[in-house]
Amino acid sequence: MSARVAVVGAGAWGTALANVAAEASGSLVPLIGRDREEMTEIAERRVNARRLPGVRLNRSVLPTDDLATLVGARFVLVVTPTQTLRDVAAAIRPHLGSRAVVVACCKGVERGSLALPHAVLAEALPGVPGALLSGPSFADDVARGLPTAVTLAAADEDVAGAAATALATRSFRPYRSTDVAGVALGGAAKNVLAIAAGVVEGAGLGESAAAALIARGFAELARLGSALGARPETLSGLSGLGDLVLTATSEKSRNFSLGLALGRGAPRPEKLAEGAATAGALVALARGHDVEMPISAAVAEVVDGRLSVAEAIERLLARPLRAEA
Ligand SMILES: NC(=O)C1=CN([C@@H]2O[C@H](COP(=O)(O)OP(=O)(O)OC[C@H]3O[C@@H](n4cnc5c(N)ncnc54)[C@H](O)[C@@H]3O)[C@@H](O)[C@H]2O)C=CC1
Ligand SMILES: O=C(CO)COP(=O)(O)O
Repeated sequence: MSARVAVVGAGAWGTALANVAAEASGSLVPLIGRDREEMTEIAERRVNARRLPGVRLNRSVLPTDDLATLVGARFVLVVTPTQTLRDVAAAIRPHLGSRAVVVACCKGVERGSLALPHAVLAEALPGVPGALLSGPSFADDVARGLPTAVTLAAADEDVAGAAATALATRSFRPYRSTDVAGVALGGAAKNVLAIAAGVVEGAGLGESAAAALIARGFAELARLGSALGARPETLSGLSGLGDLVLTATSEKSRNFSLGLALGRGAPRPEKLAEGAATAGALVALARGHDVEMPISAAVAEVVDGRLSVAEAIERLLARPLRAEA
């Protein structure tokens, strides 16, 4: 029997989503990783000890390194870093059935092309319906069954609705949307802004500065969103402001934690922080639309080592006074 949902990418988020999909569908969910040894170990121990420790896999999750197990799946979730999405899309292409919908679950902007995840999917998988899952959702919270609401976006509302239904459980609530660009932008930008929020905390700039960072960060996200034709209610919804508030205020966020280390002058954590790879691409995308993103630009320069944290703070505080909106 073919699976209704398959997950490609066995990191923290892929593992959590495989558990969700298994609970939602009650049927087999292949969880496909690229390292055979690691996937064998996960299959034997029923836990992804490296990426999502302490969380038992649902009995219907099938850990494997075999991409062919996704054949026939209606919804294929791609849960790898944004910078790998194009390659992974190409790798799954031969295995996709005629009714397959590919759901990108990453948050970022592709370097070089400056494409958001839905645009990468459209280019890499022409003719295959694409969708995007984003929103405030720590893998660990979701895996523990804590209440979570996310956005599932697709150009076709029926596709978004069907994918949302396929993943909904009592505690995991996907809201559907057709504003794919707005949802994609919110997820990408909030990771960059979360790094800035971590810097504010790490450098000891205080709670007032932390609130100002979220508000002014959201203002630059909204400026670019408007230029890209995103709906304001998407930007202030789960995948925009919702996810920004989560990741800009919690040390559980890997992006915030990177900022915290930079602000303290401590070594960078080794975990994935999508905002670091995305910052420069986000700013270049904004520049192409004549949109200024001063906070994101400072993050891009700090993570690339071109600007010190002290210089970044100095530069932002020296900006000319202007109208708030
Ligand atoms: N962890 C979380 O709480 C959440 C993460 N996300 C997003 O999900 C995406 C993945 O993040 P995580 O799973 O947390 O990261 P992770 O670092 O735990 O896992 C990433 C996984 O991708 C795999 N991978 C990397 N390059 C690959 C390639 N070329 N081909 C196949 N697999 C490859 C790695 O082996 C690893 O298993 C990111 O875009 C992140 O922003 C979204 C919501 C929540
Ligand atoms: O996207 C996330 C929560 O919505 C996870 O954030 P981090 O990638 O910063 O850990």
